[in-house]
Amino acid sequence: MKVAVLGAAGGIGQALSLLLKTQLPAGTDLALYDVAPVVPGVAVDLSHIPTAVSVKGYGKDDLASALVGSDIVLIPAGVPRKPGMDRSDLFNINAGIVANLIEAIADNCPKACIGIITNPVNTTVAIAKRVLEKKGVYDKNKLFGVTTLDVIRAETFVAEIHGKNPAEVTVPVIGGHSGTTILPLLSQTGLSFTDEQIEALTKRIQNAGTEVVEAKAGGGSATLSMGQAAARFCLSLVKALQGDDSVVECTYVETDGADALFFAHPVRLGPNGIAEILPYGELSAYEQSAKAAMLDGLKGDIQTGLDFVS
Ligand SMILES: NC(=O)C1=CN([C@@H]2O[C@H](COP(=O)(O)OP(=O)(O)OC[C@H]3O[C@@H](n4cnc5c(N)ncnc54)[C@H](O)[C@@H]3O)[C@@H](O)[C@H]2O)C=CC1
Ligand SMILES: O=C([O-])CC(=O)C(=O)O
Repeated sequence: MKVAVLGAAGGIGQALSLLLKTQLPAGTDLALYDVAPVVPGVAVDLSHIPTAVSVKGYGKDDLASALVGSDIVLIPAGVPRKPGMDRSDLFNINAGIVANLIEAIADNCPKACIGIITNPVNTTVAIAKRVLEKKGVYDKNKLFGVTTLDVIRAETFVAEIHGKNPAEVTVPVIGGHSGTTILPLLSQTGLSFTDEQIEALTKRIQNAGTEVVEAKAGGGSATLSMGQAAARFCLSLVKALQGDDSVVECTYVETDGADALFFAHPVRLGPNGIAEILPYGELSAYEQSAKAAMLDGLKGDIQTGLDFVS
């Protein structure tokens, strides 16, 4: 098994790479790529941790070597938000970065599962689809927008107000990864909430990224919690690729288009990526109207990505 992290020297990349170095199964190769010159040093640093995961750093001219043979490629490369910005404000810089990295994936490891972290996720995943299609290697079962951070936040905040251990709380989060497109299904937690709690919790989960951006006051966005979220997603994918057919994660994937072309669902993972996109089940009246209200925005975000690659 080989896992590549593109953007590995950044805030998310370093946290994620540390978690993968300590938690990937023995025998895994971890390839760390970044355009920042510190990346070989990050790899050397991690290589001193005594686990049976080999780590190698690849500088800006070594993308192909980083990717060859990869089973999973995670992409946290790109710029983060500053206070006052929306995720869509990152499009101008990050769209091109993602498109170039995906081209290299198509050329060097076209069968890899790809997890896109770079914002705006609603749009960058659609860019990846089009680039892979142009290269003739698109497999919709292997392209994922990583929305796990919304899930772990929802689990944390719900556990907080119910005085529970977060490990015992499950909250599906569907839709996209920006503002109101993030739709936590509090009705499916098996816990009860007042209408006011539902309203407040839903808003908090939707705005949690901004909560971090503002708290970091110009120093970037969520990196440590995102590192944890991406590690959880990657480790789930590794388990599934290795034959465990019971792994389910919510993730932003290409669907039949009933809601939007890309939509986060609970997904059962398998040896080839997506084994099955699971229905998200019955929604409460609140969730139904929240979904109806955000779909046009999400579809617009997706179209922007599709149009970017002509
Ligand atoms: N999906 C999600 O839930 C979340 C997504 N994000 C997004 O993740 C991205 C990264 O965030 P941070 O790690 O905080 O940023 P950062 O600035 O700390 O790190 C980004 C890294 O990407 C590298 N990079 C830039 N262009 C590259 C290229 N062409 N190839 C390889 N590496 C390249 C930079 O050198 C840097 O090391 C941002 O777009 C941010 O909005 C952040 C939090 C959550
Ligand atoms: O808010 C941001 O810009 C970063 C992000 O996606 C998140 O923390 O959910």
